[in-house]
Amino acid sequence: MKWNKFRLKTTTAAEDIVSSILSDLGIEGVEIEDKVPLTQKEKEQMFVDILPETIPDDGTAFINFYLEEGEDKDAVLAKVLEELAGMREFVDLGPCTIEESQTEDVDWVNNWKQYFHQFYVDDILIIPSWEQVKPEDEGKMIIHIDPGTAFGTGMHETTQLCIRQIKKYVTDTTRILDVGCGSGILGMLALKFGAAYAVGTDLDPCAIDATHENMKENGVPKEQYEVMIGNIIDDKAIQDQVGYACYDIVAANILADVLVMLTPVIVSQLKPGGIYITSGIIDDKEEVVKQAVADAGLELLDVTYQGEWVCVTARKSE
Ligand SMILES: C[S@@+](CC[C@H](N)C(=O)[O-])C[C@H]1O[C@@H](n2cnc3c(N)ncnc32)[C@H](O)[C@@H]1O
Repeated sequence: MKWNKFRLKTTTAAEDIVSSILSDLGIEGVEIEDKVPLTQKEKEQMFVDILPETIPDDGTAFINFYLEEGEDKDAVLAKVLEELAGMREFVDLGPCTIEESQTEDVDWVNNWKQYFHQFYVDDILIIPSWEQVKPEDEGKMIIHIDPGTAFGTGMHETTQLCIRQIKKYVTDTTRILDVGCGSGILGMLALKFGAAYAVGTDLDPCAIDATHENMKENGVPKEQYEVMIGNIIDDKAIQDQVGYACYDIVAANILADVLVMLTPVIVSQLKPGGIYITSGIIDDKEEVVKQAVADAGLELLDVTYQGEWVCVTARKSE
């Protein structure tokens, strides 16, 4: 299906007001284009560590909205312009010019799937849940993954670095905590490597749903893998729910800056002698995470690398 796309020029200060006018008129799913830098919180949530150089914010913003081809666009646009004109008497909304174009219907949520096909990480077959296992692979260690809109196909270097370290340290009595579980891939693989029990936490509700779906696909029972939503860094209720001094391994594949805040907290969740596996660390930030680990009194065990990414593994003293 084709859509009519409208690009409304306004100011960064008026973005919220214009979006809310459109929403009141029943126009949903607007896109905002501006040059306002991401906040630290936005960077953390988007798993962005190093941003490309951007041009300075000049105060200009564009609000894009879409109408289906069959909709009466003239009537909708007339209403939009009337509402904007009314509001402009009180607030500077910028030029409010509207450019029109046509666009194809693209399935943004599922489009990435064409780039995700089965692949190996060492001897582990990671396979999208919509692909078939080939007969010659049937005896292999296999994990079926559909991350949905969460992170964790297994293709990222940081996930692969964590997988290898988890495999190295897991035993058949291991209780593992995966902070930032995304698709649930690390906890589920830990169970496949023989771990006894896994807990995953994430801030993102999509990650919790994706992990539950992937558990079903992989036959992981709820009694073996518990998933919790919340921020263990500053939420005491989540810290209590996750439990103290009860994990043989804590894995955290998050950004370096988040690991710096997480590390002093997570020491309390680790058992004495427990292993802390961290990645999501771009090479420039290796020293920052090593320092956080040392400051928390953990002993550095391993530093491993893949591409420009780093994995730091440490141990809590007995
Ligand atoms: C890079 S993904 C890792 C996903 C998966 N564990 C993997 O290794 O592929 C990082 C995840 O951490 C989550 N996250 C970021 N900050 C967090 C925090 N403070 N507590 C829990 N999860 C967090 C994000 O929502 C995201 O799902």
